[in-house]
Amino acid sequence: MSEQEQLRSIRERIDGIDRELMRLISERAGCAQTVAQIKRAGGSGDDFYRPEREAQVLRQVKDANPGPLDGETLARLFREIMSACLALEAPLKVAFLGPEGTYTHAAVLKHFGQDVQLAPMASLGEVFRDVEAGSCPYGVVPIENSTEGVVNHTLDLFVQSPLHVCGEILLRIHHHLLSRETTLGTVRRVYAHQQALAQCRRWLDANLPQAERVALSSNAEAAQRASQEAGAAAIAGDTAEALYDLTGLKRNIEDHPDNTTRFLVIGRQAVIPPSGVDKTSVLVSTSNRPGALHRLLTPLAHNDVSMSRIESRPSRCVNWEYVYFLDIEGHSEDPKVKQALAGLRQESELFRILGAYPRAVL
Ligand SMILES: O=C(O)C(=O)C[C@]1(C(=O)O)C=C[C@@H](O)C=C1
Repeated sequence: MSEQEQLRSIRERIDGIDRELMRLISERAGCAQTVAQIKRAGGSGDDFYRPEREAQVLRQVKDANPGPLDGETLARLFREIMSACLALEAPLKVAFLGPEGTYTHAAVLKHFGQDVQLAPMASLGEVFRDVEAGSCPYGVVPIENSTEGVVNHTLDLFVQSPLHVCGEILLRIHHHLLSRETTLGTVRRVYAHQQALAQCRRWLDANLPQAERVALSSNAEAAQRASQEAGAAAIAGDTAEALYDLTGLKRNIEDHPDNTTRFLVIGRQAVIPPSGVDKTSVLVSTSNRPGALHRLLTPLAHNDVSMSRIESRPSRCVNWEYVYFLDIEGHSEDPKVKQALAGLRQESELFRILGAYPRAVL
């Protein structure tokens, strides 16, 4: 068989598979419409998003993946199918720290898929307020970066807010040097968010030592400036590159190749039902006495519950008193976790379960 004949034959097979995929995806979308009718009849209101079910679907895809595509890639395709199915049930609007083109925007799309409705906000405080007021059922905020550490402003907002954590998103952060210029030699100024400047410090020292570094409130704003100014470049990611039509002068300039940011999905729903692989976040405070923190954490050890993170912040009520943010493995309804939380509650002055939610799948 000639090359042309071989290609024609395999493409006929691909066409047949595509028709079958189309039929199956449409059948799946029909099921989602039925799910919506059931939820509506059951009084679910208009919030049809189910984080625990989405995590289970994506985990099943990864576990059952027959190859040759890798599990992550296949799960991303199913992520988009579910996003389209949910949009058919009811559109989902998500508030996030804008403008469009930021890493938080990329995190929203990674977690909710392309069919989500975007509500970019000017500040973290506005994201919280918008979700509290019910304008958006969910919001996405950055919480920590593997190189730069915790986002204190987000933690402080949690202390004052009645909102809960409904999910987490892990995003590998790749920073690119974007510009209208075509060579590094003509770049005189670099715009970026202060965290991005810090995460690329070594690369900038080595490759653009003379260029002025200017911190702006977001990488997207930096990209916008670089698109308008001769001799300027921005540090930003793929989403901004596409949005502002800039050229990647140099890609992946982050000093640490595994640079990852963790984001939280915030919402008004107190506890998400268990998905099977979950985390629980708690806010606690204790008196400033010797051994207080040790006593506080003892119930976790006694119940064999792992803590994956602890952060402290000044309480802002009494000098030198602190509130602690704990992330623990497991769901607040798991018997072991439930018991550990009961012990923790007894030892703490302030105790709030911020949320129990599925561990990030993608
Ligand atoms: O199972 C549901 O509750 C659905 O609404 C269906 C579905 C899906 O497409 O699989 C869609 C949206 C939900 O967030 C979870 C899952």
